Amino acid sequence: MPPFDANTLSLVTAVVNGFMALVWLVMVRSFRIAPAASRLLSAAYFLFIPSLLCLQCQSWWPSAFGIWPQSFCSLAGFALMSLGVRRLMRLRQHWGDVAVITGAAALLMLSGAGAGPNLPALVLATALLSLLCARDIWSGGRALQAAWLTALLALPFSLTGLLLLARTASLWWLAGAEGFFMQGNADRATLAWLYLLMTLMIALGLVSIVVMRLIARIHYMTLRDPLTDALNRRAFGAELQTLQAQVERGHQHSLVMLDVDHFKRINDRLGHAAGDAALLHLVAVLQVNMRELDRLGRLGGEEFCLLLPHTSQQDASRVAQRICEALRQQGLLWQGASVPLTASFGVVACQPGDPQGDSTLAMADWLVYRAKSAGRDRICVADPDMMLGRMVTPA
Ligand SMILES: Nc1nc2c(ncn2[C@@H]2O[C@H](COP(=O)(O)OP(=O)(O)OP(=O)(O)O)[C@@H](O)[C@H]2O)c(=O)[nH]1
Repeated sequence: MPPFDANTLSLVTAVVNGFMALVWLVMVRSFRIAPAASRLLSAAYFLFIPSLLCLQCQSWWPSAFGIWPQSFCSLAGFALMSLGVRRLMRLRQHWGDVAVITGAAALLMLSGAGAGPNLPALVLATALLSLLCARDIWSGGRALQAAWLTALLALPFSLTGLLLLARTASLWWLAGAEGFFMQGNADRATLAWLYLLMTLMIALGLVSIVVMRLIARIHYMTLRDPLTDALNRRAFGAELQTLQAQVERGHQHSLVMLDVDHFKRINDRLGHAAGDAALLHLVAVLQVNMRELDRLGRLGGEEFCLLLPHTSQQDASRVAQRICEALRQQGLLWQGASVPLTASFGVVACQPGDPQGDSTLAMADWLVYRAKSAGRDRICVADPDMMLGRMVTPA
């Protein structure tokens, strides 16, 4: 028996599938990475194993079963893999198309009942399911990484789909094609090689998608405040620097800094959880009053800053007034009671000749301090002529 006949290669592919089933199981159990997708993919890989060990297994069960069990395992495995990939790519979890393809294939397979399952129907269904996976990776991956990388990740599924489409055609139109995944003649060995190669490429592609998701998540976390999801100080500084560079080219941008009034009292009287809820409430109010292109940063404790691109200081002052009034009207709801929540604001236009934005931030900080000193719950707007703050107290 030659060392790499179709049976040996199928066995190797089955081992690879077994290994991948365990890898996805570990992802769920130990790391809790993409648990729903990992569960589906693990189940899919487990189902592929009997479909690859068909010759060996067939001797274990009554001959009346023929190759039915492995055919259905293969079909179910591909269906679960399609759903798993969709989940992994965070696409809307509709399953109608997968159910239609799988159901139609199952019916067609049964139509060949006398002579065993209708193999072309099975291979066509797996081809279509592979192409669905490629499409899902393409549409879900573009948000995560560059188009060429997404295309590379979708490639194994596209190739598998095309290979299986070609195989369907050969099964339908060429004679003597039964027993596709087994037996050891040269053609079948070539197919088994291709199948092993595709299995390895798909496994590598799927693991790469998880790794990329993790990298994207870590990158996101390095830029965000974990409690409120606002930009952290470093990320906010980078955004501010970009706008400061534009100020040098004549653009007009503004900044609204705010600090919650008597925040310590909320913490002391109602507890730290209430303090956290107050910060989340504040961010919710801010987000309602922000535009899509505005940026919100948490500079520390209960101090936040809004970057308002292409906004004059006067318009920024109106935004601050809107937020100040909204906060006053919507206190924090905590354990059924309304807790008053106000803030003091500083409004300033981004200053030229300040590439890092340090002077602009220092000015805003000083304006907030002035608003606090003047009694809190008010807005202090920079006055460029007097280099002083002009106090605004919304009615
Ligand atoms: N719950 C909660 N508290 C925080 C967080 N970050 C900072 N703090 C608390 O916020 C409080 C801020 O208190 P202060 O700086 O005295 O300010 P304040 O009480 O708002 O007083 P004024 O600013 O003068 O109105 C401190 O007690 C911090 O421990 C947080 O993420 N969650």
